[in-house]
Amino acid sequence: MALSVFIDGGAGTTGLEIRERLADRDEFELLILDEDQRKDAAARREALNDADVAILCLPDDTAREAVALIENDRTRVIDASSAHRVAEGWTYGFPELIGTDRVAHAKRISNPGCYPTGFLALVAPLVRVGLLPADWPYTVNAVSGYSGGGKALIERYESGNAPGFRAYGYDLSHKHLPEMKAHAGLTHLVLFAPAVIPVFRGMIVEVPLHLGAMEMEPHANALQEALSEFYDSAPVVSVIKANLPNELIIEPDALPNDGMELFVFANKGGWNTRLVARLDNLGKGASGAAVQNLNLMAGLPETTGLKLDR
Ligand SMILES: NC(=O)C1=CN([C@@H]2O[C@H](COP(=O)(O)OP(=O)(O)OC[C@H]3O[C@@H](n4cnc5c(N)ncnc54)[C@H](OP(=O)(O)O)[C@@H]3O)[C@@H](O)[C@H]2O)C=CC1
Ligand SMILES: CC(=O)N[C@@H](CCC(=O)OP(=O)(O)O)C(=O)O
Repeated sequence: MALSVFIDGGAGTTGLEIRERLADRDEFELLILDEDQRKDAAARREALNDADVAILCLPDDTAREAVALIENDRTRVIDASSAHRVAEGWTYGFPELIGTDRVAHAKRISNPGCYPTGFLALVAPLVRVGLLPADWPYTVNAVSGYSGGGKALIERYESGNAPGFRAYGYDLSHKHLPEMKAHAGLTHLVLFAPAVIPVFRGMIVEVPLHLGAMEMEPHANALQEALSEFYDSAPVVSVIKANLPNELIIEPDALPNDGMELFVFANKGGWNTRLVARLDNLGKGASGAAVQNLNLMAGLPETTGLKLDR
């Protein structure tokens, strides 16, 4: 029997892409609220309680409110917002890092943020095996397509006044910091320098490292080997080992379709490295990740229906 899925916030950027990915899937029956009901609390309460799985694609406060509207023990939740990413009782929906089984059996899943997806994919496995120190002061440089900021940022960029390059986060308190620290097992918050470029989708997340300054002095080759081994059987994450490019481009044709590519660039001696993740903020960074988790919850292969024609 098909699982019923309600996407709360289904008219937003992340929600629409999830709907698109699920449109031809007969394993799922989508519950959709009409335009005049989609913000109506009573209609949402009913849909949230009717659904086998509710996917929340909402602002943080509204996502918390949605969870409170669920009054039964059956409805399982995938929350795409940042409301529950370090919250007690929630499973962090990053199957490659926590194991597909934990996602498959979870009742409350919090989807990773798009930037943390790139950062954690690079750093968490290396800290875990002791190749990178947990107490290092990590820096994260990143650029994102403007759809990463949802409808409001899309409107700003598509109104004809798009800034060419927009660096932000200068209050040094971006909402993704606790999530990066917690799920990489770090001692300190990272220094995060995000920016937006005038393309719709896609992102590059980079962690530059002076390996030679670390007490344990890991070699860049060892980092690449460890990442490669870690993701060996992961169908969504690839470690690029051969023919490393000298430039990375963000445009639809160059993006891994709902997957994520990891690179370990190094200087000749292997003591300076730039760990880099390239992904689609709306693919593995949000909607694709939600569908990957939904597949696992439904007992299906995690990659079913992930490909999206752009
Ligand atoms: N965009 C991205 O790349 C990523 C987004 N996320 C997270 O996913 C969540 C959704 O983001 P995104 O899709 O970008 O945001 P959008 O702003 O594009 O969409 C949010 C949707 O929620 C709707 N909404 C707001 N308030 C209510 C309410 N009270 N009841 C019902 N619906 C409501 C909005 O309605 P209306 O259409 O009327 O404005 C809109 O359709 C956010 O928490 C975001 O942080 C996570 C990772 C990446
Ligand atoms: C470009 C842009 O504005 N990006 C968003 C993050 C998008 C995302 O990952 O959403 P979550 O916050 O739910 O994780 C930002 O920096 O706030």
